[in-house]
Amino acid sequence: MLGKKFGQSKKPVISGPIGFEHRVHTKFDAETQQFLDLPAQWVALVNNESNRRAPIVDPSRVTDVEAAKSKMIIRGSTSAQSRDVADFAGGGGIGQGGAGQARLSVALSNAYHHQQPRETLVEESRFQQQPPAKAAPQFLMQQRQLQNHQFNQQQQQQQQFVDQRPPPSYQIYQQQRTMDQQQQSRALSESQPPSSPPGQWNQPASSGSASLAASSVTAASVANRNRPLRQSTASTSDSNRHQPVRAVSSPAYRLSQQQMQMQQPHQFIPQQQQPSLAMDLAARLEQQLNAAAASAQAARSLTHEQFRSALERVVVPEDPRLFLDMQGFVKIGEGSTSQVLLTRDRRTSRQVAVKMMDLRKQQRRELLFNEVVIMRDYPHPCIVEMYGSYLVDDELWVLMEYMPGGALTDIVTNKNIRLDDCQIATICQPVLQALSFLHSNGVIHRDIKSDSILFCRTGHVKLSDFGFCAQVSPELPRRKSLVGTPYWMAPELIARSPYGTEVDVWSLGVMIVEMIDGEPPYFNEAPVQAMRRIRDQQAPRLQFSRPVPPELADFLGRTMARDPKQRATADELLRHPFIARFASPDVGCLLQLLSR
Ligand SMILES: Nc1ncnc2c1ncn2[C@@H]1O[C@H](COP(=O)(O)OP(=O)(O)OP(=O)(O)O)[C@@H](O)[C@H]1O
Repeated sequence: MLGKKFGQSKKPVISGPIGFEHRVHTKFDAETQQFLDLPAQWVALVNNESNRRAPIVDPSRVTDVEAAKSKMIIRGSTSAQSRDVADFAGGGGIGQGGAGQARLSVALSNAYHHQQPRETLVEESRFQQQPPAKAAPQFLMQQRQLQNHQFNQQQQQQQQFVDQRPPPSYQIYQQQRTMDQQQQSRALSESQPPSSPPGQWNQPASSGSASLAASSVTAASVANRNRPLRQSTASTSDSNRHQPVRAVSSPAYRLSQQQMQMQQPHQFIPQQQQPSLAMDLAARLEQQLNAAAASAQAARSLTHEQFRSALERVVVPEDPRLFLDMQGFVKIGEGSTSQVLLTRDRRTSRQVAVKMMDLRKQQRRELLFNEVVIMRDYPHPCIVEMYGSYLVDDELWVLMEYMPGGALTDIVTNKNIRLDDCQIATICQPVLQALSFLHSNGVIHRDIKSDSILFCRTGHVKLSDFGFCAQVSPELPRRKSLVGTPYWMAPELIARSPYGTEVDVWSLGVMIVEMIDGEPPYFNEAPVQAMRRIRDQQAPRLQFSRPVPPELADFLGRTMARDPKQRATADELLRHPFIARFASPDVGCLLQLLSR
């Protein structure tokens, strides 16, 4: 305009990019149908649906969301699958190993050591519908709307199923359970579990073995690394798959002073002074549940607000939005109960991973206590460090160490990468150290799989995802809940036998199979079928897509002994010749994995 005014018509000169740096070059391999050289955050998103294996919880112990009758919700599964997997739960688990135990959540039973088992069925409360969070960033709001829609659809599907179920009185519930058990025994009329010699690892059969066939990598299983239990939630992940990076670039988030003033003042209970506070609160919760069980009406009386205020007392009583860079959120992962975002803590300038869990969308909301307690109370160099947990509206936010190398799943499912013995041993060693530490403290992880192993920038690995932990103690030495991710579950857990820390060692064995073959045994089968095989057949034969040294074969045999008494402990495995010979102290061999 000025130019025109003064009779000049000079165009502005726009320079080319200055200081340009080509740091990321991604490709798509048409043959393998995979993206190559993606940054770790993108890998987590692009492969989200294909690489995630959703864990399940005992269907008898999910928190009722809409219908008090429902006992059959399985995380991320269709209702039909729910019913199938529910069969493994023996129709509810009540009365198995103590009725009280059966109704206790992990968090509750963490405080259960000195309690007597109850004989009363405790109906957990319904969630109460809450208004959407007020001060969330716009992209989170959009995601929530999408998720709410999908969640409601899922609930409707489940409701269609549960509507056919009888009313929730304890007697009728027991009758139903008996019927379910009869149906189950009819449906599972295959032969009883064979006895397998202790510690025997089945080497690959020459041909034709059923289990070998089951674990072979078929074209279908390669092309479609489906996670059947996540089918009903696939649409959420699908949308993510097509939008790999959700950087928040819009100025949508503006923390309203008004909204901040509306926040209720918290009861201050300094988190660091309360190592067992969550347990105490869990005990109180259990008391409430006991009291609630006194009458059928009261049994459903633990409201969302009551639960929220119990959780509020174990988290840090601050609003993390005041010190997190709310403009800089980038989604780096998604689990069946959470979204994980990367941002910066403005107080320390360090990057932090924020795991966000909606209280209203948990099947067993009591398990959220684990998310707060385990990483906080059991710090260890091989466990992802937690910086703090916060309640933000109706979400639990757990701030933790950012692990830029992503999950081991991203590596094992990459067909261009096959881990060698050194890499496998170097990954197993810190996982075993973490397990040894947890087990010595009576904590069972219950969801050991490649998804739970995260890489630091330095190549070190750490254990994460403690949402399914359970505590054992001299008073309560064994657990019975059906919790875990099907293909990784130990036979005794599926068989509903009382189990202990040995289940983690079995799952570690399955994770080693992932590292060798790219997927766990039976992965081309439906979860229920895989669970039957794990429960009823000898330890799965390994396809061994490459020759393995005798130390590794023996190591696997010690982890996947069907009899938990014959299974090695984490401590024993740390001293195993496979670790002694192959584990690299400087993790140099793992850095290669991250750079690919
Ligand atoms: N600290 C972290 N740093 C980097 N990425 C992370 C971190 N924590 C989690 N993630 C990513 O987010 C994903 C989901 O996290 P996580 O497994 O804890 O969620 P979840 O809801 O408990 O999952 P699951 O379905 O196994 O229960 C992980 O697989 C990983 O890719």
